[in-house]
Amino acid sequence: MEVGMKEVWSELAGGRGSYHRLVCVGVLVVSLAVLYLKISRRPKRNLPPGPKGWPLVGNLFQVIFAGKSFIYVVRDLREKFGSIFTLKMGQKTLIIITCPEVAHEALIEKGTLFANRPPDTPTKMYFSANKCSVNSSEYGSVWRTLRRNMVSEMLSLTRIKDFSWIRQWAIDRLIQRLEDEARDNQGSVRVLANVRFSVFSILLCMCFGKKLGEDVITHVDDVMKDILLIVEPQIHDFLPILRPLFARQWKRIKELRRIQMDSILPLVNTRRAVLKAGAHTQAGSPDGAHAYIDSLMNLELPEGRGKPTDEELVTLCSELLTAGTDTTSTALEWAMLRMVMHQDIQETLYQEICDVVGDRKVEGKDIENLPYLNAVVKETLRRHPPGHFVLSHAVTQDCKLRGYDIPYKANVEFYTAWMSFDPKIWPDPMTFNPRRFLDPGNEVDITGNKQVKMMPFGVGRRICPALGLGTLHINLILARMVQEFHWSCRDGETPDISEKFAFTVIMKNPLQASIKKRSRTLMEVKP
Ligand code: HEM
Repeated sequence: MEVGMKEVWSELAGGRGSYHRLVCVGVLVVSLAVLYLKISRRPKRNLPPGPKGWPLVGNLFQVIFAGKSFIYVVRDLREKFGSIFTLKMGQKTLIIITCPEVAHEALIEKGTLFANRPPDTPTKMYFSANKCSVNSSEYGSVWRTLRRNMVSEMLSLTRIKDFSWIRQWAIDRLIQRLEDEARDNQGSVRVLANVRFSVFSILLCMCFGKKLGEDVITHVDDVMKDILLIVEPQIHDFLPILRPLFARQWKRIKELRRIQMDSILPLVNTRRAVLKAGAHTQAGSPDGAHAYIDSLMNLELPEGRGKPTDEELVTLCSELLTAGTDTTSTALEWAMLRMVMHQDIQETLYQEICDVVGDRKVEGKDIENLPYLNAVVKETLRRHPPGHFVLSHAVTQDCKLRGYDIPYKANVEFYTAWMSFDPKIWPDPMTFNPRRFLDPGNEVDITGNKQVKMMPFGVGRRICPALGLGTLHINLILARMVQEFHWSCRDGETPDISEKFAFTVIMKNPLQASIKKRSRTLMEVKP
């Protein structure tokens, strides 16, 4: 969450005449006074403790001027306020939960109460076609219908198997891209850019059931990246009275939505035409594969909403791309950094792959027989969780947690990174050690049903529905990259482990590594 003040000052001080400025300041003062009267008449609630804030704006400016990302502000506040505290961000109340026991109580023991999502910002509302997506919809019948459809049509074991040809095609292309890039750059490759492209290709092709060209994939990916930036919260999302000052931003938001519609709707319409002509049922047809979009086009939404509109279809396809790309590729970049830093771990992993898989390419079905690989992936998700928070939660009605009031409409935020670094749960937590997952008695239930120890996918009713697919992608891509190449630091470089907050927590300096093709010749896997 990055909230900028620059825009406010530039609007107030901008060259649009002193009359306009006077009116703006007048509106601001009157609105603040009205707001203050409203707030001061509300009955007092017993919220969790938190840093003292200013009247009306609460802790908003303390966060903005802290000079660091929101995740680091929260990390520091946790030291002072512990497992549950409150931040007042303008008109929004944020309840922040930082310890596994309280997270378990909220998300598992009181799971239905805490399964809601808070009201969205106007920008998010616009891109989500009024909350018509699994991740944004409120806990209720629309969410249930959309989530059930996503799980059965995309994420069930059968569907994951059906899509294996897409994974094989995209990962083969990734290996080729890495080889080409290394040839042109003295053996060096960019990890995140290449892996990200591969993961995005898999998800986009799963949506539309066919291999798409590199130009189409790149274009849609670029649009989605722009959208991620524009939906970041802005100061007027916390102080809505400032909204009129940002009227010009709406032009850009609407323009971007139009570009998104123009890039994804043609793919929807092409598939519509294929279904209408029955081309997908003809034997040997390139359009014969299953596609997520087919299920969405035929879905009956509850509450008499009928089938999804074009706007809603574009939102529903986009959510899959946004939710699955950065999370998976960030984890892979951190995993590769660890391969480069710890040659012994890379060698053990390579040996396991040789022993179990032999001379053919690793496939999805091999993953369950590669325990060390699984341990490396779990340790990566523990030590470098792609998100330091899960998505914002809310309660379905006013309730209590640990004796405190949790108001309906407050954002309930789970700061999950700390849980993976807690020395009471994880001995020597900052050391990267996959073996901790192999020691008997150290099994970790990543769904957190019995006990929360780490929650990279969230826990409870809103747990990531793609936990299985996401971990399969990380395991498979990592295994193939280690099977095909030996990875090391570029000459004279020491790996830099610093992180930075983007949509996920990524490497501050994107990893560039040296690769060398392994000498074993791999056999083609028969489709
Ligand atoms: C390593 C990969 C991934 C990680 C670490 C991850 C993590 C998460 C997290 C932390 C949440 C929020 C849980 C909460 O709010 O409590 C989430 C939700 C979600 N994820 Fe994932 N995810 C990954 C991959 C994917 C993929 C590949 C897809 C789609 C194919 C996906 C689709 C979703 C959806 C739709 C939700 C919203 C669930 C709901 O609100 O009911 N994720 N994910």
